[in-house]
Amino acid sequence: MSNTAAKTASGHNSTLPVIAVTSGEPAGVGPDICLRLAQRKWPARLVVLGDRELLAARAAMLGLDANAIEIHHVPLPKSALAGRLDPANARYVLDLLDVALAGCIRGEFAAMVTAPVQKSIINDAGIAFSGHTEYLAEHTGTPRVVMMLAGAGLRVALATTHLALKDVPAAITKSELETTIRILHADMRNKFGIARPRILVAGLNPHAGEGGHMGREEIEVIGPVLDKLRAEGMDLVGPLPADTLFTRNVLAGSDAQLAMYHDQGLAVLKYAAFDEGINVTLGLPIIRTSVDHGTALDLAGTGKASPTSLFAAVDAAIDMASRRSN
Ligand SMILES: NC(=O)c1ccc[n+]([C@@H]2O[C@H](COP(=O)([O-])OP(=O)(O)OC[C@H]3O[C@@H](n4cnc5c(N)ncnc54)[C@H](O)[C@@H]3O)[C@@H](O)[C@H]2O)c1
Ligand SMILES: N[C@H](C(=O)O)[C@H](O)COP(=O)(O)O
Repeated sequence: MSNTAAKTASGHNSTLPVIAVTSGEPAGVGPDICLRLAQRKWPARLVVLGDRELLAARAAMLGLDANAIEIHHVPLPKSALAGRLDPANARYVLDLLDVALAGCIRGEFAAMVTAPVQKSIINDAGIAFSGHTEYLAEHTGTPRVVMMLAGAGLRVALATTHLALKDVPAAITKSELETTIRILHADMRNKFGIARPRILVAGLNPHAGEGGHMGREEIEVIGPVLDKLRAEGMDLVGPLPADTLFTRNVLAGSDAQLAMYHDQGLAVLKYAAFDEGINVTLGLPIIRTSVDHGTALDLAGTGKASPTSLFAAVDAAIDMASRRSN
């Protein structure tokens, strides 16, 4: 099966891209929001990866019909209860990713879209895991990828992702930062169709280091990398004080914003766009998008979880897949 050629014998439209949607942590809201994909007509064939009984049980709780979505059955080792994490099901969450990734690499899926996982329970089960981003990089043999969340007109990429705040300064080296900006720049063109992206780059320290009086990373690391890449023709602005980078006047005309660490950028993005935000992994050989929220264990099975971020992530994956196939 090609990523646009479904089995016509089973009634699928053979010209639509096939998108894998992993339903994520079984105790979280992932199954709930995946069931809600049936609310919309999509210009794609969506295949939800998950345990058939789990999805049927969650659908019953929510008054929905699990038969309204296409399910690729991946078995749970143990039945899952909404809101109740169980390390016995941690491997299942990774199985979903492995099936989706293998399908993308074989060309059966045009893209994968991920519902949220609970990083802590995977680690509690004895499997080192810091996020989809890092997992997919490792499992595709990609040395460096970039996490970017987008919504409300912002595209916020991160120079560092899931690591302790105390480890951030050492992780921002000239070579890592240069690679990050190159990936961001290339994928703004390839995945978003922006010919000459203008990228704002945040400093690390308050007031971008205040001329070296509040930290020297801007002078010793960030500034020289920007100068080098500007000399190649990239449109880069910074290092800018992060507290005002996201004000309207500074943002005007920019295509993406690079934050130095997770919460420097994502607090702003989630404030501005929590209902519509998406997460994209740049630099991967496959297309992967995701929701901008977590497992929301408090909402699983209640019907209160909004599916709109998942809808936006699916829309974005379909767009990127169509750009790639053109
Ligand atoms: N893409 C992902 O896999 C992803 C993304 C973010 C967080 N996480 C993980 O999720 C777990 C819980 O994280 P958290 O508590 O920091 O964030 P969270 O996003 O799960 O919850 C934060 C708040 O937002 C609400 N919320 C979340 N999703 C919602 C939705 N769809 N509709 C309405 N309200 C929603 C929750 O009820 C909660 O009040 C952690 O393990 C974290 O690592 C995973
Ligand atoms: N940093 C993301 C966020 O806050 O939304 C989230 O943890 C998901 O990351 P992965 O896509 O790497 O799982």
